[in-house]
Amino acid sequence: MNLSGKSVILHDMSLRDGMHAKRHQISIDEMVTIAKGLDQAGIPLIEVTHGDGLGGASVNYGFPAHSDEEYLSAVIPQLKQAKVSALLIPGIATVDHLRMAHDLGVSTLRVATHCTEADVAEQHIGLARKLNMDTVGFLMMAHMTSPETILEQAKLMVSYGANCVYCTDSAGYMLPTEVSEKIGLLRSELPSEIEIGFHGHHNMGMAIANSLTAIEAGASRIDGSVAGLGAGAGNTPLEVFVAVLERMGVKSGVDLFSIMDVAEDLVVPMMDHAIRVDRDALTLGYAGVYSSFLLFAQRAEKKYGVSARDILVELGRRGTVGGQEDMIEDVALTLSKQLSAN
Ligand SMILES: C[C@H](O)CC(=O)C(=O)O
Ligand SMILES: [Mn+2]
Repeated sequence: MNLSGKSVILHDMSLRDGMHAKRHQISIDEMVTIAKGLDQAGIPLIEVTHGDGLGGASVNYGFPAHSDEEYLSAVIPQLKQAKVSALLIPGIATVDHLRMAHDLGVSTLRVATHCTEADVAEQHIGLARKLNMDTVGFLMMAHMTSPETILEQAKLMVSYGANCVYCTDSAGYMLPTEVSEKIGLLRSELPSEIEIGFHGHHNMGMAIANSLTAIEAGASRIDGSVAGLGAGAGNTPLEVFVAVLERMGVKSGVDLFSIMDVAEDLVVPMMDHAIRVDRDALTLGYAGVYSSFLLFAQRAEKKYGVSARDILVELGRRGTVGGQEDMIEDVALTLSKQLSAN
């Protein structure tokens, strides 16, 4: 693969996707310290909110240590060059959340929907565009549908006003051929001024390879997390990715040793558990399950005495998607009844 001479925008997920791995309990102090470290290292874009985006604080998704307003207003004024993005899932967040984020200085809004439900994003994408924000459509669980459907859904997001569309491997299920087909089709069919992004999870150990493949196929924005802090086995580990990009001659503008230090000195010490491809995280990828279901399944394992792996396999078989967190207990209860009947 020859990527020499290409440029890429790296988008940090540690303080948003990483919230899943921390049960949304990152302190303000940790947020600000890590964000400042990322800023100094040259990361151009940092996402900050509850793991499930603006307005995620709820019984279904989990209550965070602080509100989105508190995190955003603590982080944004401290940054010298980096801009801040917020994720928004229509139905969880309202237009009032969007306006609040914009008023606090969020410059990029990423409107996330299931990969076949882009039509629910019209209002939020339209408003973000009207507010002159960098407006991104984020198609989640993209392994669950064909390249043609991803393209059709991306076109809808572009028609609402998105200037960038993401193919999101929420389950860490994809292999490079699939990434290449999906990103390649988006790149060849969408207008050249529309950027393409890729968001990977490392559940099958493929996040670096998939992110490189995405660049080769035409993506210009790549998401990742320092030390991989993110749901499941985490996101594309940024310090590793920066080193690989440097070896391949791809420009990211990020200083390798500084980002390594952020990973090692700031992020690893605040992890609640090692973010790695362990048995349960691997099952997410293998079975095609939404990465943020991991800790829910592990809690259900403790409560119902059914293995998290069995729960995740069944969730994959049923084709569950983000927003169906309530199904996790339901599946655990069913499996535990089956166990005691045998
Ligand atoms: C709300 C999800 O965590 C968004 C995301 O990061 C993904 O689908 O992956
Ligand atoms: Mn994610």
